[in-house]
Amino acid sequence: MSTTTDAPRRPARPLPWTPGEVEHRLRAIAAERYHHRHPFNLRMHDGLLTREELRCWVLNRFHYQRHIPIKDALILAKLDDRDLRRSWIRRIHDHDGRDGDDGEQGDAGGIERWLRLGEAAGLDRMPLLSGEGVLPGVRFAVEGYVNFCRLATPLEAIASSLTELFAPDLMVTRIGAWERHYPWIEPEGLRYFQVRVQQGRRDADEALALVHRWAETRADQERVLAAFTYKCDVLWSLLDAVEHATTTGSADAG
Ligand SMILES: O=C(O)c1cc(C(=O)O)c2c(n1)C(=O)C(=O)c1cc(C(=O)O)[nH]c1-2
Repeated sequence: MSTTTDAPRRPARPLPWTPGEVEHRLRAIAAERYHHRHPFNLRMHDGLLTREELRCWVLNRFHYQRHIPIKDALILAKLDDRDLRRSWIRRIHDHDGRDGDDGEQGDAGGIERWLRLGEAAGLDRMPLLSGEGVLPGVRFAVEGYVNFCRLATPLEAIASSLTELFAPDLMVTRIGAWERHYPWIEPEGLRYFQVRVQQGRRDADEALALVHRWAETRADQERVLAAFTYKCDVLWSLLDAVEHATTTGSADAG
């Protein structure tokens, strides 16, 4: 009779993926779920939106825009490293704007640029600022994203911003489509996207480097992918609400 007892073996923990494998997986998720594939965006790029439909998008997307600095402030409060906070706070300034120092010119910020985009598309800033007419589905999606960043770990909250890896290319497509198909929008309105392309690339690179540094285990990496998937779904749901409202005539913009 054997005197040794075989201790139950724990299943071997899967090895972490390499950074390249994590990125490959992010790209695979985006290829299926990022909102560049959403029917509303496809209609926009093909020049098939009416003025009312485009205005509906501008008004509803403003609800997302104005909450970005709020979610970044929630992320900022989770960062216990001074250098990281110094870097992350830039995102709030990018949207809220900043005063110029010593005679240098300040920056009106992305929220102001979005309000000008609204004006270029024939929407007064007051309806945008009032929040009236924002669709319930858009409110839910944006609230979901803000609350996700409020409650998640810093790694997950930062991972959820990684959709910005894909936003700059989409904005370049959008700028071209708007110039081609919607010449009634004053060109100044495109400024939001023109500025955001560079900012988005820089922000995505920063977030990706942090994710690679912090996601040390396979379990961490899976949480990164889940956070990223969730964020894709936020953006998709926002457009679902806009698409539904525009195709059923329940939109109320301008
Ligand atoms: O127009 C777009 O398609 C688009 C997408 C995204 C994105 O993928 O999250 C952002 C933006 N725009 C954007 O303008 C922006 O400021 C922004 C911030 C963030 C974020 O999660 O921190 N995403 C995005």
